[in-house]
Amino acid sequence: MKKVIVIAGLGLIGGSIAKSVVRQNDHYVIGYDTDEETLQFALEMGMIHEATNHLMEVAKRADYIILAAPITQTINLMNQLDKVSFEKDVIVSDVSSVKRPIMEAASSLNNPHVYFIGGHPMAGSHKIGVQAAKAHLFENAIYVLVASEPNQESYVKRLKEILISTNCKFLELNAQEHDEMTGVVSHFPHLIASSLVHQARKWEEAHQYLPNLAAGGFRDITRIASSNPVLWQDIFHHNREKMVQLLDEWITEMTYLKQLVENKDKQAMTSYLEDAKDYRDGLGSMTRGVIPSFYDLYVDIRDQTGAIAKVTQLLAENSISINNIQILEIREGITGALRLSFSSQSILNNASKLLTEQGYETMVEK
Ligand SMILES: NC(=O)c1ccc[n+]([C@@H]2O[C@H](COP(=O)([O-])OP(=O)(O)OC[C@H]3O[C@@H](n4cnc5c(N)ncnc54)[C@H](O)[C@@H]3O)[C@@H](O)[C@H]2O)c1
Ligand SMILES: O=C(O)C(=O)C[C@]1(C(=O)O)C=C[C@@H](O)C=C1
Repeated sequence: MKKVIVIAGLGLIGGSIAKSVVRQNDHYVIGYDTDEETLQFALEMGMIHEATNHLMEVAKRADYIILAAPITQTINLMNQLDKVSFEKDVIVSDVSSVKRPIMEAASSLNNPHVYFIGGHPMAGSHKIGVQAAKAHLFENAIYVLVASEPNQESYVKRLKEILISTNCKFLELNAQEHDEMTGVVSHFPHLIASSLVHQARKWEEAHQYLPNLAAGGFRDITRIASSNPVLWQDIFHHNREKMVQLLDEWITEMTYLKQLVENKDKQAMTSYLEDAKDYRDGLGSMTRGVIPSFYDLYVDIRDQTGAIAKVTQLLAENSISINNIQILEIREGITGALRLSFSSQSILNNASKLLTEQGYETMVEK
């Protein structure tokens, strides 16, 4: 018997889950979305076997329901599902970036057939919608699971069985620790990225040429300011207590930084920067449990047509697989850099040797 998986919300995240779970022969995937074009696209691209405009009509057939709409809509869907007269047990999960409001909603579910387990894949993008969905989005990424009751092990295990096709790494947390950690390393940085963009926009009034000087650094740190504003206001709203706490801490930190600059204390400033660098450089290491570990190699390339393809082709021809690739600081006619992530040190060493032999300049982040 095929396992029937209903995915509600086929955007970036729901679409990416659909694309990976649909690859399993024993999965039958039904997609639900409020947007007709999204449903049609998902069906045409083979991301789902069946599309529906009515979640409650297909819910009774489901073994699993993954809610992948924005948080507020996910809570509404949970409450609607609670009223369905299910004839068999169903595992319901979500993908929301904030877990406390979801788990609070889960605690008031009364349906004896519904087993709710919170979920949050720690990977994404600033892109929106089904067209941005990728089967490999969650490869090697942490996928947080939050049990809603004690003794849910067998249901957690069953949920993992269908999500394993995403090639993620599971991590079980409680909602509070999840929201505190993601508040620090995911939500708050989005807030700050937007504030940096606002600051630059104000300064553009004085210097019209300013955007042309916004090179690698500004672009790196503000990429996430291009994320979906409606989705992110919902995330900030649902994790608002943490956001307020982090803003207070940030203001204190900025006051300290201002003093460092004003006091012209070179030694104190250098050690402030060194401490940050040491911590940042260590984030990729194996010992950091929550942050996915990768081995990064930087490769200098010329901004010429096909330059990136040449590097990836060379690696592919030598059976070296890349876990992630990022283009850094590419400017017209000038050298840029690629950040290639590999899954182990030995693969990185092989890639580095091969590329160096072919005349590329490579560097490993220490
Ligand atoms: N974007 C990220 O990087 C990221 C990463 C991890 C988790 N998340 C979480 O994933 C969820 C979805 O985010 P996304 O980035 O995929 O957004 P998205 O905008 O790409 O997709 C959301 C989809 O939900 C649909 N939708 C909206 N209301 C609906 C409803 N009531 N019923 C069914 N479908 C509905 C939309 O039409 C759209 O197709 C959010 O809860 C977010 O917190 C996002
Ligand atoms: O890569 C990005 O653009 C993301 O913002 C992804 C990101 C993150 O902050 O890391 C955003 C929200 C999530 O809930 C999980 C992942």
